[in-house]
Amino acid sequence: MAWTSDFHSCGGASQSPINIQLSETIFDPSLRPFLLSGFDVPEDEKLKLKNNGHTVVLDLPDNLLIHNGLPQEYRAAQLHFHWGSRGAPGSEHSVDGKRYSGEIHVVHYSTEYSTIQEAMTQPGGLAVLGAFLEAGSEENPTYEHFLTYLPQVSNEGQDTEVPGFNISGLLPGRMERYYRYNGSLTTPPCFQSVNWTIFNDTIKLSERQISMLEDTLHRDDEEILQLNFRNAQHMHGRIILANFR
Ligand SMILES: NS(=O)(=O)c1c(F)c(F)c(SCCc2ccc(C(=O)O)cc2)c(F)c1NC1CCCCCCC1
Ligand SMILES: [Zn+2]
Repeated sequence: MAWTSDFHSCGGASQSPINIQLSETIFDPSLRPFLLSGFDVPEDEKLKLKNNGHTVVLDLPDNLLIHNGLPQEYRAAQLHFHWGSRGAPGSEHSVDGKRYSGEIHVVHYSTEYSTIQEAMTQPGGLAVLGAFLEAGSEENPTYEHFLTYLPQVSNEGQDTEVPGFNISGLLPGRMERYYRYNGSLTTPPCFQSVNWTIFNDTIKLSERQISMLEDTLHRDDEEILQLNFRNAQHMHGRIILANFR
């Protein structure tokens, strides 16, 4: 599928992901820490985990809200991941050319709109929180809440139910420091409606947990689902803000 001919937004001037060149970032102290509410989902609430052939998506209940770090209130819709292959990193964004092992995207839409379908066509309609995954020495207990279910969705189109857990535990421990820029969905239709936040702090998983993400999922049943990141897009004069020096 030629992305630009079929989806002309994909050839636009505000596309994502990007390489965050630290020397080009601009300090903006007005960008405040996030307030998350409703992210601690009780375990008797079941969340759908689906392999859609491009990534693994966890649908989120409609009472998860974020505020403060953003100009308006946004409602969480889903989260998904981008990863590499054994030994090759797979984050979508990069920092001074460094690509990380993986990246989580928590996708939200502005509460000005009643559906994500409506919001995603509007400027600022979406807010995606992104954070880098990297291998550390410890196992990440919160990631176990859904990684243990990956084998049940190993093939494209499969989905399963995951008991609720504290979704904020999938994000970095510290969320005060982040980069902010205006961009797009990194997959067709590539709508340029995303207010991007990329956290400075990374998420540490064990090597085994990173490998789970890299080695478990398949697309159309035989091809392994790996390296599902889009290449860095041109800035076309866009600026990247940082709320820390
Ligand atoms: N990084 S990102 O946020 O742009 C992104 C990707 F890079 C993605 F790769 C994806 S998955 C690819 C799009 C897709 C395909 C199939 C299905 C299905 O069968 O249910 C659903 C979606 C993906 F779902 C998303 N996020 C979605 C973009 C699709 C349209 C809006 C819905 C929420 C955000
Ligand atoms: Zn994504």
